Formats: sequence, C-alpha cells, structure tokens
Amino acid sequence: MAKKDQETPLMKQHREIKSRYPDAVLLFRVGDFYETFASDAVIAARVLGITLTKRANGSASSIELAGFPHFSLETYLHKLVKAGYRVAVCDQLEDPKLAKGIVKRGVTELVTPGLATGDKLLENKSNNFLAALYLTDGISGVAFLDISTGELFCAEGDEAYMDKLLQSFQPSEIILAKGRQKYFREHIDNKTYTFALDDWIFQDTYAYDGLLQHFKTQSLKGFGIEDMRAAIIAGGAALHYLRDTEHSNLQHISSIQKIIPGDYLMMDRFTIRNLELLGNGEEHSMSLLKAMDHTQTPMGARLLKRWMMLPLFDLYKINQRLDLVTYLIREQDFADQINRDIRQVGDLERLISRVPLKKASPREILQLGKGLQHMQAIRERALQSENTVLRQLAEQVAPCTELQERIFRTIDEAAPAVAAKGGMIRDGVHEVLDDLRKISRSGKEYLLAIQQQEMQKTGISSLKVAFNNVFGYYLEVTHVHKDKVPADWIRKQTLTNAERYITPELKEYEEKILGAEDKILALELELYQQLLQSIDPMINAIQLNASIAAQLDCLLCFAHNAVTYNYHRPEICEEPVLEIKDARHPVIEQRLPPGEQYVANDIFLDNESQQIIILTGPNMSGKSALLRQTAIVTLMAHMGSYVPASAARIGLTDKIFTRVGASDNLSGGESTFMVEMNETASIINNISARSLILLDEIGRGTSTYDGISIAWSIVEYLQERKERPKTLFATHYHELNELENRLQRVKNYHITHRETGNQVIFLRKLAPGGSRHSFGIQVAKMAGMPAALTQRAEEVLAQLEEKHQGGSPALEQVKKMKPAQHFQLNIFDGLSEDLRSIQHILTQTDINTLTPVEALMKLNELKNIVKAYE
Ligand SMILES: Nc1ncnc2c1ncn2[C@@H]1O[C@H](COP(=O)(O)OP(=O)(O)OP(=O)(O)O)[C@@H](O)[C@H]1O
Repeated sequence: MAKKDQETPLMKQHREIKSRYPDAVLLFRVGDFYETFASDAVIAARVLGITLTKRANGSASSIELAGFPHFSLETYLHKLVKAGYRVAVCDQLEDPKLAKGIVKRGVTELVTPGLATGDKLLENKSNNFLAALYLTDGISGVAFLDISTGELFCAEGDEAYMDKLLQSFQPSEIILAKGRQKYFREHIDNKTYTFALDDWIFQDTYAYDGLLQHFKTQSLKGFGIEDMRAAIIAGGAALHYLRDTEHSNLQHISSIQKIIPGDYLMMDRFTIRNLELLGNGEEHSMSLLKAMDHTQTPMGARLLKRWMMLPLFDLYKINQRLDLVTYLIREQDFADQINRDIRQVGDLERLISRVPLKKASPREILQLGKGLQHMQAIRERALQSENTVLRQLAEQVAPCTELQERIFRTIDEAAPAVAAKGGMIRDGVHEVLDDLRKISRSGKEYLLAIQQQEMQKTGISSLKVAFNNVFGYYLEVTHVHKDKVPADWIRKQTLTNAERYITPELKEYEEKILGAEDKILALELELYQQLLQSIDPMINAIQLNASIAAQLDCLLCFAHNAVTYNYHRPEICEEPVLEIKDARHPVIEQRLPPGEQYVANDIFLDNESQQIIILTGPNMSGKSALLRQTAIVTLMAHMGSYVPASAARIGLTDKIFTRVGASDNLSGGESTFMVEMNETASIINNISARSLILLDEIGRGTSTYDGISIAWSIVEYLQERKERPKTLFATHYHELNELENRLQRVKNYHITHRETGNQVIFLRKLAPGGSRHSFGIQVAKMAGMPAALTQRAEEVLAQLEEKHQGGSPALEQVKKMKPAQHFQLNIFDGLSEDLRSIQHILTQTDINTLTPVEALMKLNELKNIVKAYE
C-alpha cells in the first residue's frame, strides 16, 4: 500500500470515503466506470467474474483494481448483494467539466440485502423486508420494513413470538444490537443475513425521537404504539439504519402498523414448514401459496402471502372477506370486469415508492397514470354495486384525476426507460422547451433561411453562413462583394479572398442554437423533477389505492379458486368445533395425475366427545395428508377463503401446531429426537382450548417402548388438561389404540385399505376404529427391496408378533429370535423387472413340446432381453 503522502489525490479521496464504510464493498465512480480497489477489487473480481488488475498507486507499490462500465451498475449490484455483501455506491457529485481540482464524490446509497430497491434485486411476488430486532430476556420488539413498498410493521412480545413473526415475514436481513448477535445466531436463526449495530442505538428515547422526527408527529398515539417500548426501539433502530445507509427520502414510509398477537391465528416456524405453506424456495417446489395464488398483480400476490402468514382471528373480519368472496362468485360479470381493470393497475405500491426514492422512470410514471385510471374505473364500477363493504372500499379509492391528467399531459406516450437522456416531456408543456426543440430540429433550415434573406437584402450572391469555434456563426462575403455589405454588420476576420461578419440577429440565434441539446436535457430533467415533486403529496392516497387493489385482487383470487376447484364457504363459529365434510388436500389434489381423484374425507373434532383422534393405517395410506388437509382447511377459512370441502363448520382457532416425528425433518439437519421433543414441548406449553394440534408419528425418533410411552403420556396430558385442544395424532404404534378404552374423549380411526393376495390397495377412506397393521413390509416390496430380505422381515415380524402376545419384553423377544434359515440370494433378486421376465419365460416353457425352430426363437427372445444390459 502506498504511503499516505505518496498517494494520488484520487486514491486519497477513495481512502477517506472507504474509511467511513469499512463493512461495504465501495463502488467508486471514475468517469464512465465504477472502480473497486484493494480487497474490494478482489471480492468484485471473484463475485462478478471481472478482471482483476494491478496498478501503481502513485508510488512503487501497487494496488488491486477491478471495474465495470457505469451502465452495468444494476446487474453487478444485484450480484454482489445476492452474494451477501453490503455495497456502497460512491458517485461523482459534480459535473467533472466544471470541477476545480478533483471531482467531489460521495456515497449516494448503501445497498444491503434488506434495503434493496432495484428491480433486479426484488421479487415481484414477495416483499423484501428488513427486520430490526430488539432482543431482550423479557419483552422484545421487532420492526419489519419494506423500503420498496413503504410498509412498516412492528410488534412486541417474548422471544418465541419474535421467532414466529420472523418466520412469517421472512426478512432478507435482520439488524440487531452487537451484544445480542451471537445469542441470536446460536439460539434463534443462523441462516438469515444479520448485521449488528452499536448497542446504544437500541435506546427508547433515541428511538422515540427518531420516529417522531420521521413521521412529523407529536407522539406515537396515532399509530397505537405509544406505550410499546420494545416495538418503538425496534422501529427506531430500523429508521436509524435507513439514515445510516444514505436513505433520506422516505416520505412513502408514512405509517406504522402494529401486529397484536391476539388479532391473528398463530403458527410457528415448524408448522409453516410442515404444512408446506410457502415451499422450500425452489422454483418447482409446490406449496399451498402456489396452489392458491391466482392473483393478477404483484401487490395482490404479496398480500395473499401476508394473509396466509397472518390469518385472522376475528369472526367479523373473516366473515366480511367471505361475504365479499360470495358476492364476487355470484356476480360473475362484475368480478370479470373488476379483474380486467386490476390486471392493468400494475404494481402501484412499488411504483409509488420509487417516487420519493428518486428512482421512478418516465415509463413507470406513465404506468402510474394508467394505474390510477384503472383504479378510477374500479371505483366507479364498485360504487354501483349493492354490496356495502365493496362500496365502502370503493369510496376510499382516490382517483387522483388531476395527477392523471398532469402525467398524461407531461409525459410522452413513447417515454424512454430512463430519464437521464431526456425525450420524456411532451411538446406543448413548456414554451421554452418547444422553442429549443424547434431550433434544434430546424437549425440548418433556419441558417439557410437567414442566408437567403440576407442574400436578397444585400444582393450578395456569394454570401454564405458558416460556423467556427472562435466566433461561432458568421456571414462570409468574397472581397469582390464587400462594398455591398450593410453598415450594421460587424467585421470579425479578413482572409485572403473573403471577409467574415456577424450580425445581432445571427448572434441572437446562435445563443439559442448553441447548446440547445444541453438546454433541452436540463429543462426536461427539471420539468420531470417538478412532476415527481407534485406527486409527493399524493403518496399516501396512492398507497391506499394500492392497498385496496391488492385486497380486491386477493378476494377475486379466492372467488376464482372457489369456482375452479369446487371449494365451499366455511362457517366460522365461536364454538370450539371442527366439522369438515369431504375435505381434500388442495395441493395434492391439484397435482394428481389426470383421471385420478382425490379421496375426500369427513373429520369431526370438538372438546367434548371427540377431542383427540388416534389415527392409524398402513404406511402410505394417507395419514399425513389427512392431518395436513385438516390444518390447511382451517387455515384457509381463517384467511377468508372458501375451502376444499363440501361443507365446513370451524370454531375460531387461535393456533395451529403441527409436529412431525424427528426423521421427517432431515433437510433442516434436525433429525434428532431432542428436536422432536423440544418442538412438542413448545406445543404442550402454548395451547388453549381453541388450538388445533396435529402430531404425526411423534415418538418414533427413539426406541419403540420409549416412543410409545411418550406418545401415550402426551395423549393423556392433552385430554386431561383444562383447556382441551383439538388433536389429531397419527401413529404406527397400534398400542395407542388402547387409550380409547381408558380416556373418554379419545377416539380411534384408521385409514382403510384392502388386501388382495399379498398386495395392499389403499382405499384412503377414514373409518372408525384402529388398525392392527402398518404393512411396512408390503411398502418395502413395492419399493423394490430384494425378495429374500422382505421374506426374512416377514419371518421376524411373525415371531415378534407371536412372542408379543405372551407379553415378554422386547430384548428377550429378540434374543429368542430364530436365525435366518435361507438367507441366500436368489439369482434373480435385485435384478430388474426385465430380467425377472427371463425367469418367467423359462418357467412357462414346456421343453417337451417345443419344436427346434420354436426353441431357437425362445433363445433369441431371451438373448434380446439380456442384450439390453450389455
Ligand atoms: N385422500 C387421498 N386421495 C388421493 N391420494 C392420496 C390421499 N391421501 C394421500 N394420498 C397420496 O398418498 C401419498 C401418501 O400419503 P401420506 O404421506 O399421507 O401417507 P402416510 O399414511 O402418512 O404414510 P407414512 O405412514 O408412510 O408416513 C401422498 O403423497 C398422496 O399422493
């Protein structure tokens, strides 16, 4: 590294700026390039695949360097942020042509995973949340902020509640105090990108003042969070982070929405994962969200996800949504018309957020105008409807007609994608601009016109208009004609055979024409900025429009799903009951091969006669599917959606918990029995009479007897407690069926099958009573296990079952097990189906009746089968 006094001024400037952003990769604008230096260059070269070079740094030593053209910024920024880097964009703050000495530079934006606004960094259908977490041993606080939409949520509660919300909002970045980062990563989440801030930032007075300053209010009472200290600290930290990362124009973050635990049906992270609500993020993975999402706008898609993660716990609000869905199903034509407009609205929410951030392009502003036009059409149509709620929604739509007009009047229909090069302002908007354009377009003709005019006036046939850099436009006259030159012409130059003059008219014109293009651009940009500024006061109204469009989009999507997939309206009630007729699993159903039909099942649970169902049945029969569909129908009902069932009466539910026996969670690296027990403990400690619990093979992660004992006592515990949560318990421990005889509210059910020969056919119908077998060995056969192995398994099973009748302990049974009699491999075991057919052909052939030709043909047939394996 060069010594400071040997540095070039540019490198000195770079070092000073970089010292303020030590954690970020600094993209340093030099002319038409963004350059990176030293360790930043090494990172940039590796992540972006650009060339790393070395350059002398004003001294004998050299420094690494890697750069890319400025117009590739969005692409490269995206790659760096996706790779988990924070990126500081350092721009030239003055026109290099006008700069005295070194050009002034400064960081204009610090982009981090949670603070992305560029199109390339954002996914249409997902919010990009930054979470600020104030983690304490008591009441913690969290704020979720999406800078690309302007939404800000906050909440407070215990650590488990924070965890639930983090799982629901899935932030791209979590900021928290330095002192808590280690704990957070070790105990809560070690996957999401985190960034630690100084501990002092998480202080109540600092946070409170920061929020007041931002919202320009006297208190936070209007947002209902005045007394939520932890939530305020989190919100304040989020805003501090925005200031720290050079985000200053944030008028679009105009309110805080608080999340109150009792307002929503809660699910924890295991439940969200087990029910496969959001999928695993891979493109082709299936999820409930994908199965349900037929929204028309990105705003609708984002809201649908939120409705799924925060289903309502409020009879009135749920019914309000259901009423609207019912109305939209009934009034098909009306729904179609609204749908057509919604489709054209575009992503109003993200569009409007780009205005204060100064990132809105002319085309986006044009789309904003069109979006508002369609909102106006929706408003007018919905105001005619006889549905009161719809009319109330429509009344809140602000058509912003004046703004629409201004946009269409100002922005050219064929506006460019970026403002920087101009060409977006229409003719007729500004007189000076029109003049300049006229001059620029007709410059040459105008000069010719002057030439003609002066020729005629003076009678000088050799006169011509020309231009040079020294004195601009001039009139040139050969010496022979110089007597005819009028007195008011000013002579500027004498050449060997000609004289050059200027006139006041020519100079006046010259002033106009010279730099007309520059002036046009500057004026266009000024007019564009004025237009953007005039949108600022409308931001809140437009955000409200966006929110109404998103709600309508979701409700229309529910109506569409109900009609397309034959869903029905659930009845939500206060009584703690769950009664579903012909329930189906919406995701499995959509993925069934053509011609196959999903077998629907009824389910009934309450907290009197049938609080707990012990569900047994063969492997692969559909136990897990039945459990999940029960939860999903309940969840969909609480979202305000119709459900995949012919009828449903669903008691208002506060929590859905699902737990799957340990080995199902392998993907998370959490296959230990400890995790299974941890998760189960968190259920047992958090339930109420309104909760729905699904336990899928709990206890299987340990030895059989330990597992049965734990499962047994869990059922006893759930039935005996004062609050009686509705519970479905799927298990292969048939011993648990005994509980029905001992406990009043426990009932046995099984999923039916039929045995033909040694085959099992799944009927998938739920029926009362337990089942005795799991048919695991049949499933192993279906999966292609060698016959000798499954035969031996059948022997072992028979012996165990025989001994078990006598009641001897497991270890004793195993010790007394007869050794395998015939564990030699049959030559056809483990071979493919095709080779098995050789066996079949040989055993079916009667050699005594075979003619020599037939024998040869058989031989050929066998040879062909074997040939395929050579
Ligand atoms: N009611 C149904 N109608 C049609 N197909 C179904 C139904 N239920 C389940 N299936 C299909 O059967 C497969 C197995 O179901 P599921 O995983 O629920 O079985 P399981 O009894 O839980 O098995 P295991 O005990 O081995 O975990 C599912 O992936 C699904 O494709």
